Amino acid sequence: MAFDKKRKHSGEQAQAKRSQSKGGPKRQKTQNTEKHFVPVDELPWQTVEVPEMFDDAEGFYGLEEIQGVDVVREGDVIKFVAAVPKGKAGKKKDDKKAEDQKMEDNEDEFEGFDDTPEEESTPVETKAGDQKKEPKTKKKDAKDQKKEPKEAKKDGKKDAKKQKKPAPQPTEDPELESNLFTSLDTLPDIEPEEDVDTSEWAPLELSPDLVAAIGNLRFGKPTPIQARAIPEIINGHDVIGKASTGSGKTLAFGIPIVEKWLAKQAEGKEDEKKHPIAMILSPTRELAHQISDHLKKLCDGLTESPYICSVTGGLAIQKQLRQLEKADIIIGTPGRLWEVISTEIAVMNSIRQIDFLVVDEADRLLKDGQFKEAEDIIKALDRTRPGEEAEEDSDSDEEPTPKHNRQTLVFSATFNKALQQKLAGKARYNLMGEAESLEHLLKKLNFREAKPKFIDANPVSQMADKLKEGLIHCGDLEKDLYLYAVLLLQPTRRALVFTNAINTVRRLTPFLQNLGLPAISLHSDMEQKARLRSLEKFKADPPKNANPGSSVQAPILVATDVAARGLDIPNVDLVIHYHVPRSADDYVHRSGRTARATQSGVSIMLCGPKEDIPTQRLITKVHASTAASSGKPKKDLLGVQTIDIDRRLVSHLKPRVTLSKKITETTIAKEKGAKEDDWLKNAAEELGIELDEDEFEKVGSWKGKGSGKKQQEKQARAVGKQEVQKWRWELKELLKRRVNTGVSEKYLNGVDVEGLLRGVRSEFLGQVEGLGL
Ligand SMILES: Nc1ncnc2c1ncn2[C@@H]1O[C@H](COP(=O)(O)OP(=O)(O)OP(=O)(O)O)[C@@H](O)[C@H]1O
Repeated sequence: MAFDKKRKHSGEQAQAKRSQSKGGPKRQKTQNTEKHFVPVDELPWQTVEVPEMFDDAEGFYGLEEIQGVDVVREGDVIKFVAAVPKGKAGKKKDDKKAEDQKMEDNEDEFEGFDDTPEEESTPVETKAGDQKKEPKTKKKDAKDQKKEPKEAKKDGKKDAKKQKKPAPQPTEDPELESNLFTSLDTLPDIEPEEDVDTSEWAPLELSPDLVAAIGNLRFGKPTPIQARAIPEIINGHDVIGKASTGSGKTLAFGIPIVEKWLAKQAEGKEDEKKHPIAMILSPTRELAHQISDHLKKLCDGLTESPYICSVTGGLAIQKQLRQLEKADIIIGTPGRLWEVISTEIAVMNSIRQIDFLVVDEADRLLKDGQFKEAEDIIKALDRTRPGEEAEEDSDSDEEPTPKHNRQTLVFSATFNKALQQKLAGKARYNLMGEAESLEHLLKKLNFREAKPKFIDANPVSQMADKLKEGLIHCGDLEKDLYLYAVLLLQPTRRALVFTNAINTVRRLTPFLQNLGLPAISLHSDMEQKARLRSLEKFKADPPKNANPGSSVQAPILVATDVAARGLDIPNVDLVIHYHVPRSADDYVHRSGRTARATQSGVSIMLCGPKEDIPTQRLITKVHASTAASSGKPKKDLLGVQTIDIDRRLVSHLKPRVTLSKKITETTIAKEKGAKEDDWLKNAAEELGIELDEDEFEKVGSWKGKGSGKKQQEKQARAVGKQEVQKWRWELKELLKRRVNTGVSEKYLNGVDVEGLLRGVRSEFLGQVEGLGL
């Protein structure tokens, strides 16, 4: 019986393995890795750590993992077989080594966030022939592993009954021993996962290896956009794909790219000079890393797999260049990609030979600051020789004559008027029809075909099928209160709160934290490392609560629209729009962070009186086509339910919210004040001026716009430390106290939140049956 607790490699590990087999830098030290019996205390347990990029995060709650250990029963004795170097001490001694190894393994995969050049490592090349051998063994092993669970299930059931508790062996961690080994016979039988039936992929005529890899992801059938886009791409067409959020667009272009790569490998062209097969442009760094991870996961199940690399800001340029040199699939943000490839002729020449150019989230990418760089990249791809300009002028109205052989694939959930205006380079109110906008897209992207295939998998609604939408009307100054109420009453729902401003994220996060909720920030003004760490924290499961009676609150991410596009975070159940989104498209993308793939989710907008009209417009626009197809009047807020809040209960929460707001605002004002003081002092120093206290007070004070806020901040700064401490104490006491709902007596925090939720959830939120709240 094979005991492999963590059955799959993480993307990074697998990628590291792959790149090694493909002649990447040598990362594994030669050791005696033959399998042999290993005493239980020498098993190579590894602490599960957050990836290297989050090195100052706190790890995954002390969890440990082990891989590649076979459990062998000899009579009544259980033995463990593993490839641990003979004579090595137990896990603790191995930890350091494992860490070193991990660092080496990760060396090529994630390479730090600063751009300072690092010492060059000496790559050790292996022959192409070697590359092929290794994966074959891997496949065989994988097959064997697949078979094993079935046999194990048959034999294991018999054995489990007979099996006696193995003689306890000394371990360094008694808890581990008692939990995992001494009680083997008390463990429930683990049913091996059934193989997924992939027959519904057959019409797409993918190679068996790729279908098996898709099966490993447990995707039984293609999503509608995959079913329609994949054959067109495989048949060599340019494709513009539109499908609702969370509907699998990444694999709609990812699968054909990998399929083509496999076909090229099969043709045996590995002797030819290597060049990448695809370049994927993404609007945000997080999305680029996510696409890369998604494709790596797909490729994990392949015999041979392409080298995938992401090129985004915040990573070391020199190392990215080295990665680009061996990349098969490149995923990047336009700014950094342009920065890297525009300076390296060799890399540029190699990228010119790509078979696929993918523009993901095209409507977002082709606007704002990114548009120019995306255009530069596309133009550079079409130059025939280094330094030679492309013949066609992309701004001219004449049809471009493509000189390339690549397919262009463009995907998004929304192709909106803003994109049309942008592509047209026209004034704001000079809108165009769909046909014209596609023509412009065609011109800019220099499609290979005169008419790329336009596939709209969801022509009626842009919203995910299982998304429920709600609306809460409240006063402008009551948003914090209602936000708290909704979050408090949905403690098990992983929630994403969207705001329109970075400052609101900065304020809401501590505001919710003061109220005991696990809020995390994400906005574009944060360092890249902190951004990734926030996402990682948000993705992590909530810690097991030591106190069984109390509620475990799922994490809450408070973010700007930097998190609105493309991010595929598992199990986000609730999206709250603290500010009404600026556009219908933003609403679609924000709401699309929940109800992804086969899951359901809820999106709730908090709407102040001033936002009423824009909100109605926005919803009408989003649901216009649904309204048209159902024959109902447009003015109905179709599909969006108004949530009637029981104001009696909300009023009970008010004192806590008021205190938390005061604490937060005072703290922020003090921090801001300290920074401003520093700035003023520095400026005065620079100018050689000496400011006395009175002058210091006067500087920066004015009577114009914003002076009221300034005054408030000034007052907040004047609040003493002791006063703030008093508020904190009062809040703590309030948080301990029960809240009478006015309907029946229930607890609202610490003591019995879940009981409360079972009892009054629908009363509290009024008529919201359709939302499942
Ligand atoms: N055939 C499939 N069956 C089931 N799940 C799938 C399938 N293909 C992809 N998925 C899963 O669906 C989720 C959403 O996929 P993806 O991120 O590609 O969506 P998307 O359409 O690009 O969304 P967005 O518009 O928000 O970017 C992912 O978790 C992915 O693993």
